[in-house]
Amino acid sequence: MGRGGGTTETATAVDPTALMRDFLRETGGCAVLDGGLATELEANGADLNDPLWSAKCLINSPHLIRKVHLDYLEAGANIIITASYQATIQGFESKGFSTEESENLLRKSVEIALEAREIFQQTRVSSKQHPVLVAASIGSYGAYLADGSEYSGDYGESVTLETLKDFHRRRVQVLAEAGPDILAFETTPNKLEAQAYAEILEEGDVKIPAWFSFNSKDGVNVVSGDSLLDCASVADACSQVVAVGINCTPPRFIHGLILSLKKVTEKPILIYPNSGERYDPDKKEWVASTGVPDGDFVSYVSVWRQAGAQLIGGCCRTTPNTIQAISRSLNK
Ligand SMILES: C[S+](C)CC[C@H](N)C(=O)O
Ligand SMILES: N[C@@H](CCS)C(=O)O
Ligand SMILES: [Zn+2]
Repeated sequence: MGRGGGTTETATAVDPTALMRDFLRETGGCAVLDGGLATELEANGADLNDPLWSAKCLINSPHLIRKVHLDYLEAGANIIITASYQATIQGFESKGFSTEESENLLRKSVEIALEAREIFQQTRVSSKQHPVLVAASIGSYGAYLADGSEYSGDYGESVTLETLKDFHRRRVQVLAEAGPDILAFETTPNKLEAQAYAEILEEGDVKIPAWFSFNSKDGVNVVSGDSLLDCASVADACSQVVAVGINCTPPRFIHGLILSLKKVTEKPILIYPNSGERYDPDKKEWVASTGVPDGDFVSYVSVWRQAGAQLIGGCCRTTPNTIQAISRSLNK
């Protein structure tokens, strides 16, 4: 797998927890995740005002995706998350791609991240060990809807557990087989979707581990209003899930949410908050006024670490500067 220090490949095949356990041992107990991918693509000139959002760059500008992955690796990230958050077979098909072409675009998201890791490891001058995992992003059904409903988690009554399983199953399979180390089910807005993910993993066709990460806008529940404790319990009960956490949530809520997670799981906790700004789904823009500057964001890091988070990074509107500051604050 070329993670740059791992000895765990054989163990991982039989024990899903081995990958995360050995990775965290190699990183000294705490690892650095990357920052916002889509928003950093925008900072590099990409126009994401499209139903595919960041997945549009898989079609038009894969070089930008590779650049942003490399920028995060240079900033100190131990985990890079692929550009597949809003990449779905259904979304690509509605743009006129065939099923085969759509599946190839999913694979491409993983290939770009693997390539970035390869470049980083070959050109790295420091001899200090720096393990790197590639996590394949799986955004929610709400992300595919492209109306910001991953921040409401309200899909209406016609969307059932089976709808969500049927929506995600093939996508998850294709991404898992493209060679990432782990699947990142992220910005998960409700319990039903977490159950769908767990049931897909339990069907047995997906051979790699996963993390489940939820988002909150009140610091107590996930965005739909479902109990975070219930959602995290679904993750905890699924043996393929090797870390549970919170992403794309304002930094000020994170400490309390870590304490809640610890009530229901002993699995490693990951947190990668956004900048604290609000997303306007109609304009596909961030409302800037309430944002937390990089410096303030990073001042929370030691508190999150002390509270028990073992994987710390950033989500939307965080940058390589944020990640470098997180990395320094964790003495990397
Ligand atoms: C995490 S949100 C900012 C992703 C974008 C959203 N699904 C949209 O398409 O507007
Ligand atoms: N991994 C995605 C998450 C969006 S909430 C990104 O950083 O663009
Ligand atoms: Zn985000």
